[in-house]
Amino acid sequence: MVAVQGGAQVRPSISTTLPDVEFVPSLKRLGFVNVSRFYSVLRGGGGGGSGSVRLRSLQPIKAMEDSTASVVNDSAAISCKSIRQMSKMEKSTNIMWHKSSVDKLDREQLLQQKGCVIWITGLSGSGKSTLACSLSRSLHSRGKLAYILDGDNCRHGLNRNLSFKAEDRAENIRRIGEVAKLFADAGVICIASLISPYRKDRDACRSLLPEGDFVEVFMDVPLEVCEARDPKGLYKLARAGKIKGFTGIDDPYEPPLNCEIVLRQKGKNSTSPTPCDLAEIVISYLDEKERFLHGKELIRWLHGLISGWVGVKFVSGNSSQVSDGANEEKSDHLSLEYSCMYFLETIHIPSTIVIIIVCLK
Ligand SMILES: Nc1ncnc2c1ncn2[C@@H]1O[C@H](COP(=O)(O)OS(=O)(=O)O)[C@@H](OP(=O)(O)O)[C@H]1O
Ligand SMILES: Nc1ncnc2c1ncn2[C@@H]1O[C@H](COP(=O)(O)OP(=O)(O)O)[C@@H](O)[C@H]1O
Repeated sequence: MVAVQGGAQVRPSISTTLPDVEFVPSLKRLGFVNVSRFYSVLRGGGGGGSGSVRLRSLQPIKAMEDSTASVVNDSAAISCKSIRQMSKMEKSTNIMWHKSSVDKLDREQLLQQKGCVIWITGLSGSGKSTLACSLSRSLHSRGKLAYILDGDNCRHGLNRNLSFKAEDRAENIRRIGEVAKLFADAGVICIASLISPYRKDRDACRSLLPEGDFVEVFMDVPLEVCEARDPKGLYKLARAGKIKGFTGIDDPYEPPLNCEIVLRQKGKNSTSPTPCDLAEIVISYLDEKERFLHGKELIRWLHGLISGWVGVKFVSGNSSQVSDGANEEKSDHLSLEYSCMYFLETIHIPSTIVIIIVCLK
């Protein structure tokens, strides 16, 4: 019930004093991970990319700077990131990054997926929105949470005050990039589909995310094909001079030089893959990436858990499937055979750990 005080309505509120929050070390938190799923991914559930997909080398995920920022009880302590951020702010001053005790990894574990941004770029009519929808549908049917940020749609709200001048396009892209970053941080697979004609604007969005979390997909469809499709009649208007600064007609489009995936269609008469086929290519890339990431997390989890509990030291071994190469610490490489993982899939985790320890001894 809403109380009335001095004629004004006062919303009911709850006031409480919180006990000190205990921060659980991340390795312990990983105990909640669905290990059987990890194993199924390790076994090679992901299909390799094929056809016109160009895979960038799979990079290890670098923790976001804010996620590595030390968690301290003293609220006056400012991390390096905060200081750098404060100095970079253009108009806001005296602001600090506030870190939550529930972080990206927690949310990803809850959702059983990796938050990332799939950035679809290309001319108007190249099939960006169609691919975004198809991808979203395929991910949804696999139990993955995805959300589309479509250029056209965002211009109905968030970006309604922006035109198609270069600086407004840049601002449009910057805002969508920032929102996409938030979605990725929420653990969601964010599909951004917008023309984003300028390389530097796309690269700026990429730089907002940790390496590997930004997947750029180029709809490499010739202008003549897009123009022939012209579902909204905009090319016709642009050719007639009724729309000025239309991308591909009298405004530039800079194709990506080194993006993760190129979906190419040759010409008007060539048969184009269906949107479903295209979505599968993107998903195969994500599967591949996920396998890598989860494998690495599993190794870390096992290593931390076992060496922490019983002080067992592992010898460096052959774990190329999960190693990230040169920068990986030797101690992260376990000589456990993957067959051990069968136990993880079928037996309760603590019993599995005991079995592994007995085998090693
Ligand atoms: N001048 C001009 N140039 C290009 N496109 C135009 C223009 N005017 C309106 N439209 C319609 O706006 C859609 C593109 O919006 P975006 O936000 O994706 O553009 S951008 O990234 O800021 O360049 C685009 O949608 P898509 O066809 O889905 O790409 C067009 O329908
Ligand atoms: N893979 C495809 N093959 C053939 N036609 C397609 C394909 N993808 C999209 N289209 C068609 O092309 C047109 C433009 O697609 P759309 O997704 O709206 O492009 P964009 O968002 O890049 O402007 C639509 O009529 C759509 O049905």
